[in-house]
Amino acid sequence: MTAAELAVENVTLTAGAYRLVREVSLTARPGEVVGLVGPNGSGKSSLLRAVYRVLRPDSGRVRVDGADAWSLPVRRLARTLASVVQEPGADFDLTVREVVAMGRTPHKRLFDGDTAEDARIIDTALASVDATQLTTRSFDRLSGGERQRVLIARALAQQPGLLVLDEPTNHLDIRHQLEVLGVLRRLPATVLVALHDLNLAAYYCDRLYVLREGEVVASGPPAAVLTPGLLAEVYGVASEVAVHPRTGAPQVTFLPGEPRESGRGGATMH
Ligand SMILES: Nc1ncnc2c1ncn2[C@@H]1O[C@H](COP(=O)(O)OP(=O)(O)OP(=O)(O)O)[C@@H](O)[C@H]1O
Repeated sequence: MTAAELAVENVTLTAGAYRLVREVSLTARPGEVVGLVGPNGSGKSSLLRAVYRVLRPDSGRVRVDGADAWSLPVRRLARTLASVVQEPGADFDLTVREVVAMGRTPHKRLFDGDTAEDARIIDTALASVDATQLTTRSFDRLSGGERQRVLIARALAQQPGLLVLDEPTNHLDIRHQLEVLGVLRRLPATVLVALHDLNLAAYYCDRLYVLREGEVVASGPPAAVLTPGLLAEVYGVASEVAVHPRTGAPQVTFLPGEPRESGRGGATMH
């Protein structure tokens, strides 16, 4: 699968009378890792749900390689797009390997068995999230972090051109957070990922979009977006941002107390 192009064009989402997301546009070029950040309730999950086709936009379009994601046959979209989401999934009475094997479904016909190539892809996916030792375990009895890694492995087994993830580091210990984000970084896929940890977002993402109250308020490379001014405005926190001498990525240190006014730096403002 080659990396896909994502274009979200002026998407507005509502739930009853409540507006979740207003006129949001966002792009991810093939192979880019694009981060979605913003406070609780700012609309990140809602926007991702419109991309992985759970929440239909009231207006606007989601395009994957130019095609309207909401008009494609579901199976056709599943061959390109995989998601790792926070929805409370169905209780799988399945082994870990069976759950990961589900990732191969969009590429097969009904009643096709697993080929040697499928088995290799499943093994590789399990190994890349350090879950090889969980293979025969019951999915239902895993810890939160183990479960999360297995769901990521299932998405990897799908070999998507576009991978959409909602807080994939949720429940993961620090080593597994770094490993998983490193895997996403190296994938031959386009990645759209909602993250709360701004330092991880700064290190692993090519570009960030910042949401506040359902609108994009800034976008650009992490160093342009993550400024004390923006963090004060969007999160209401005081911070210092330095370039880490070893990684070259911006590193945010949060400071106790009220933020003081300062400029917003060089991000694209919306
Ligand atoms: N069905 C609904 N009806 C009314 N409000 C809703 C509905 N679904 C979501 N919301 C509200 O819409 C807002 C956006 O929610 P969303 O889950 O997209 O935010 P988020 O940025 O992902 O937040 P978090 O960081 O907490 O995961 C929140 O205020 C949420 O309470």
